[in-house]
Amino acid sequence: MLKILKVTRRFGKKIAVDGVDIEIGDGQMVGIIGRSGAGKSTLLRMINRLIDPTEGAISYADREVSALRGAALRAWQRDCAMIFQQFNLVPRLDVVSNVLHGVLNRRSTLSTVFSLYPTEDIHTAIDILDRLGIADHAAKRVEALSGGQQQRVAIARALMQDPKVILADEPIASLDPMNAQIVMDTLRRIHDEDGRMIVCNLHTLDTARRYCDRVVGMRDGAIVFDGVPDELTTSVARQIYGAGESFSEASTSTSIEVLEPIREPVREPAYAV
Ligand SMILES: Nc1ncnc2c1ncn2[C@@H]1O[C@H](COP(=O)(O)OP(=O)(O)OP(=O)(O)O)[C@@H](O)[C@H]1O
Repeated sequence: MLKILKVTRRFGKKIAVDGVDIEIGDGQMVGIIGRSGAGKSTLLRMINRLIDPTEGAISYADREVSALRGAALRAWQRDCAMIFQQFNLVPRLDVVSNVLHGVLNRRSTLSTVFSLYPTEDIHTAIDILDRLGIADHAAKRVEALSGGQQQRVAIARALMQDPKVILADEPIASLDPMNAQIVMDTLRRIHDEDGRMIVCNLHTLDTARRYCDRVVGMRDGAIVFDGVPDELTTSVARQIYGAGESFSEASTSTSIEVLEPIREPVREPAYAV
């Protein structure tokens, strides 16, 4: 169980996250929605401890992660992997090396500087790439891949950490609808098959409804909605987005809904190869 207790984060006078109280059970897939600047990224970054709360506490499995330091903090950041909109990979390095970066802070500095990864880790990385349908690209430089493929490499790097929690900050915001679907299908499959908790910031309602069991709406740093996708009606969406009668769901759509479901395992669409 992840517990976020009265968490506030200020940047100077700006309150980015305002007294957020939320509990997320193990194995849930939660989507966080809200307009730009609502505080979604700040909340995720505090969970992973990329930044610290100004007030409040965050705990996981009854341990206060917001108080961890040193090796204990690094252990939490291994358990709580993060995926970003811009992938945060090393473009000139090959795919496998990028995935192996997921175990960087488990290995000695010397062995990582000289890329001395144990064979076991290399096999694990290839197996994960295979699971995500991109093992054929293992030896390529990351910069040669499409955005959707790069995001799957980032997911593979996260899985390399064998995390209990995966935090995804707008993972499909830079992708076209086809690649957005592949990436969201991948995250959902990881959730279903591995039972990992996934908390995903999304700027599109249709994606949150389609992929998440629970949707949390943020506005001005606070939680203004917390429910199942069916409760996320257009009028609720208007409140979350602070929009008037002219609010159109199409403006927050990725068009994933109109695509055919992709059968398992997730493979490349022909044009992206
Ligand atoms: N490092 C920072 N310094 C100053 N202000 C910040 C910083 N990070 C975030 N903010 C401010 O905090 C508020 C919340 O930002 P945040 O990025 O969490 O929102 P968001 O909902 O994730 O939006 P987006 O979808 O655009 O990323 C914004 O007003 C933002 O300008």
